[in-house]
Amino acid sequence: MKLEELRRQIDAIDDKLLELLNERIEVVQKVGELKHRTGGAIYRPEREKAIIERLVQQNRGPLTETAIEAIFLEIFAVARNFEQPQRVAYLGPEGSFTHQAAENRFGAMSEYIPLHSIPAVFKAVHADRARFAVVPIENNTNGFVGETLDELAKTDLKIVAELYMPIHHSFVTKAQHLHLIKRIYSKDIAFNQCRSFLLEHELDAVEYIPVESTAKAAKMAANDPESAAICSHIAAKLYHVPIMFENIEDNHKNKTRFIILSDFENAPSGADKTSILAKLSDKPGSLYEFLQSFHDANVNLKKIESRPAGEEAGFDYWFYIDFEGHKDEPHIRKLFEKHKDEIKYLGSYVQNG
Ligand SMILES: C=C(O[C@@H]1C=C(C(=O)O)C=C[C@H]1O)C(=O)O
Repeated sequence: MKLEELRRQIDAIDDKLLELLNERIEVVQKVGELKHRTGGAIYRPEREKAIIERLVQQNRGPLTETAIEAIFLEIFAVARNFEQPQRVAYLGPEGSFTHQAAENRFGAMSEYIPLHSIPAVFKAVHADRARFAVVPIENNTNGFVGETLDELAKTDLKIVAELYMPIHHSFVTKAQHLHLIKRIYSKDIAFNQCRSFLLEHELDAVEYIPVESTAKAAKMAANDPESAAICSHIAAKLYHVPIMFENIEDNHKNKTRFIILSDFENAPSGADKTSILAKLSDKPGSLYEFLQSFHDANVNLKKIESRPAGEEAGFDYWFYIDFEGHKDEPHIRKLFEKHKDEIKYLGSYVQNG
């Protein structure tokens, strides 16, 4: 078959897709009106998960599960903007890994507000300048992000979704050859994460200039042809700096977990995770006793991290805990009832990792 004929077939299919997508959006708009009247939340991750699961089940191929997920996540993100424009605050600057995570969930049509600090991102949602906050919470090489945990202790917002994203670094430069590079810009932890690459390419003798973010590093390298930057590929694209090497991190399994916060609570999806802060008193056995209740209720703990409470907190120290289940499931509800003076509930959301 000739190319023109194949392309005619594609055009005809696209016409049908467009019609169907418009039809879908019209129904979504009706859902939006309904939610408006009843005060329901626009973003419903558990419903989106159920749709993807159903489609993957009945899929005959050649589309893969990843392809279906990529296509439909973008459709959902666009759809939500037809219910109500979505404004998303994230830890910037533009081109940061958090930006990449936010775009993954809120797509190309949402409005994004890059902010310079984690407290500023929370504040934007508290002050109604954005409906959603996207911040990193932990990295498998560097551990928990202390500032995010501190904000969680103070906020009324709830975690409504989580996502794990592989963190790949690129080596970007406007220089023609490696030996012309005199300086490398990046964030301090990114230099650490790419140590073997820098040694192998004899870049250990050039000057390392730490800057606040890998996105800023890309911007600096864009204006300095004798330099390079270690940054994300989204930052390289944003500041038009050519990529010389990709995936230069020592640990290719480098992953960051991001959380999305908002002012509503999710309904159960059947495979949820719940996050809490446990404020425990400074006496022997208090953590032991607390965890014993989880064991007795047959609840699977996923993560626990201790954190010193601030001076003004009024208790001694606390633990951040993730476990399997949703707050509205009876056995979890009972746990919450038993420990209501010790638990600050942070959110139940679809488990992604
Ligand atoms: C349409 C809805 O709102 C949003 C958009 C969805 C969609 O496009 O299918 C699904 C869930 C929500 O995030 C809904 O809640 O059903």
